[in-house]
Amino acid sequence: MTDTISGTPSGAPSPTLFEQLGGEDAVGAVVDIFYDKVLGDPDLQPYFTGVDLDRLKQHQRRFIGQALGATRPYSGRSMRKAHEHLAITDDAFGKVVDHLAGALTEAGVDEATIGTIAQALLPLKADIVTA
Ligand code: HEM
Repeated sequence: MTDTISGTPSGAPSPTLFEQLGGEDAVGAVVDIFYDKVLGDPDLQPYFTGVDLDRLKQHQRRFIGQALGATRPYSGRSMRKAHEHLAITDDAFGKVVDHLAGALTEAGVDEATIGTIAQALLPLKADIVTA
């Protein structure tokens, strides 16, 4: 018998998505690809004017890492506090999630896992979209 996410025999500890992806370095690479895509998108670029990208990437690594099951905690602002001044639209949210999926695809993550990650991010929309 195998469990559905990891394919490891039942009884053995399942690797987290974070471990399956390749840990901290792999997540860092995904975040770099992700921001290249976001900042290359003329519809999204204006949201990031004046933002300290190094700091943002650092937070995003922690945040995505934690969402994938890493043990190192995310200690940044809540999603509402981090985004409420930005008047983010539904459309912009969808595009950002698409770019994250694209970055994960480029990093070699399989479609089912990307679906799981996208599903995990969806509930955040209520806190992030304010326009
Ligand atoms: C998939 C959903 C998203 C997640 C998980 C996410 C996550 C984060 C995190 C962890 C931070 C750092 C918080 C901190 O500094 O304490 C942040 C900041 C930021 N996010 Fe998002 N975000 C998402 C969607 C979006 C969207 C859709 C946009 C714009 C279109 C956006 C634009 C920004 C900007 C501009 C900042 C920097 C704010 C500032 O420092 O003033 N985010 N986000």
